Amino acid sequence: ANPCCSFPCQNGGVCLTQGYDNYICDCTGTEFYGKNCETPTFFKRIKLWLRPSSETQHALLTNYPWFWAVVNYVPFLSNFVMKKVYTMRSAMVDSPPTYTSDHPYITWEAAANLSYFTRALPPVPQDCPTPLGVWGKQTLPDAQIIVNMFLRRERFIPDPMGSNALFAFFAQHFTHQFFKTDFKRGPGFQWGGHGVDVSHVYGKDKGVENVLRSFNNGKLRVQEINGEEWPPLLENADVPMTYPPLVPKENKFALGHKDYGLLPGLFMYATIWVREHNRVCDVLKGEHPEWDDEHLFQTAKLIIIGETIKIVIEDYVQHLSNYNFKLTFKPELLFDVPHQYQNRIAVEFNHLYHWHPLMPDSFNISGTVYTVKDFMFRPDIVIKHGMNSFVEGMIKQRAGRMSHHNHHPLTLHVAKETIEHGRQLKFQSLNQYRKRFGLPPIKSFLELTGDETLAKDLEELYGEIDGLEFYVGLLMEKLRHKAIFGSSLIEIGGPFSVKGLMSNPICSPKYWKPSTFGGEVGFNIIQTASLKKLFCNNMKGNCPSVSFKVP
Ligand code: HEM
Ligand SMILES: CC(=O)ONC(=O)c1ccccc1O
Repeated sequence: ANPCCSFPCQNGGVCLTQGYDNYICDCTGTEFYGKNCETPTFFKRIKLWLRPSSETQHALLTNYPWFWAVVNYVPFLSNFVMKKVYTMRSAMVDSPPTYTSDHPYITWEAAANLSYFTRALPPVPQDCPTPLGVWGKQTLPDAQIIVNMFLRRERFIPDPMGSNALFAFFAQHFTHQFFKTDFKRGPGFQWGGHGVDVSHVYGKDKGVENVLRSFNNGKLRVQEINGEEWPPLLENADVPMTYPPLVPKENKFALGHKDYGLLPGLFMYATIWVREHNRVCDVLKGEHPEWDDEHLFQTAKLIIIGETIKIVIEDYVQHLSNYNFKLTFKPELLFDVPHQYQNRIAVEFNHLYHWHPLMPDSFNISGTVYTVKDFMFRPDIVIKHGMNSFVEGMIKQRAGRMSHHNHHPLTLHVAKETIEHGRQLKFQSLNQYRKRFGLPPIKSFLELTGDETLAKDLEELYGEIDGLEFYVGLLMEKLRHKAIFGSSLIEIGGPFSVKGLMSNPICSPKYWKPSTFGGEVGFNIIQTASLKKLFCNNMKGNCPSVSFKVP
């Protein structure tokens, strides 16, 4: 069989077959040498000895609050640590991208064909003894059995970190601007823009954007209902939207993303961002009465991108990382290091972000209880209760603990699909991904789960820990202390997330300056943006205590 099936080359070495029975490892640039790139150079040995393990780093960052209070307070220290977070996380992501799901070797396709998701690890070669190369069983266990045995929630277990539904819907709303699988072509293909392009607010292309725009003072179209501003109805704004046939026309809204009619949580964020865009236009118009609609629109859009990245880093990632270290959005920290301002979305990032277990079984909005089923395609729930009450309900509703999907057949179906897509795309094992992202391989199913019964069941199905597949491994891993996820999900998600945020063009030296955003006023909107202001600047009356944690 193909001698590269056992992935003999360590530490990022590239396996090249030499005839049918031999291989060589290309250790170029790995700072390792030897047949399998297993021996560190002298300097690498020192660096490895000095660097604390990932577990230690996480423990340091989530403890010692007084230490971090000082670091957060002293700009020189805070900037030093933040620059480390940017550079260490970004260094884990290949840029330009190297692999597609169709080629376990570097191709021009991987660099130039944007319709592919990229791959952090090449697919397992077709001609290998087992699906994961040489480890595990000849056939992987039936995905539906995995879902029934491990992913179905017996009872609701809240996220131990107190995450709420506002957090869960933020994750879904934010990530669906760049997780856009082109299912018609297959799970390895996508139709998105590979980054924070706010296409979920403005539409997937110019055609949709021109329908959503009012062409008046830079603003997006809105309609007034019950004294509040909402997106226009689909019958008045013809954009591609996915609604099942029975949805009444007064419940079909025209949004930037065709699937955002699916849940009121998505509709809430879609509405808030439209309101924020129009608010920014008013501010810009005040600063620049001389500007036309196009100038106001384009500059407001850049400010919305900036606000998005600011809120994702300083509110959203801050919450999910649970760091005591205060994360900051400071593109200038990267101006003196080599940094590629380009990003390509990896399909592993997509799979890793299937956080359906966060969804609770029901939502309580001002005393009315809605199940997930009640919530489907019901944007009118937000309008009926009003934005304030709906947001209040999202803040108070606990999100689910990861790995326990709610009963909803649709999310369980999605979990099965994700497992099957990982197999179709020949994902390597969880342990191969852990090594790829600087984590030690897990040695046993008990170490993975921290639970004897789970470990035994998984061992029976998968045979050996090196034969455990990516998505199932991510979900079955015990949560890290004081964290929402297991170490694999955090340490693999982190690099994709930080690279995706900091490689945005607005972070590059030629963009990141006041004039790009209409002057100090616009630049300041980005630099003072927060989740709380996003909501409270766009709601009438008393603003709820906005947070990603239940009160
Ligand atoms: C009850 C709420 C939800 C329902 C009913 C739902 C349903 C779905 C469906 C039907 C798909 C398409 C999957 C396929 O066709 O294979 C999907 C994809 C996905 N969902 Fe959810 N979802 C929910 C909440 C969430 C949340 C809270 C997240 C958090 C991040 C999330 C993340 C994703 C991701 C990343 C994808 C892949 C998107 C793509 O690649 O096109 N979902 N979901
Ligand atoms: C500092 C840092 O990397 O935080 N990010 C993460 O851990 C992270 C993990 C998974 C998904 C999204 C993320 O943003």
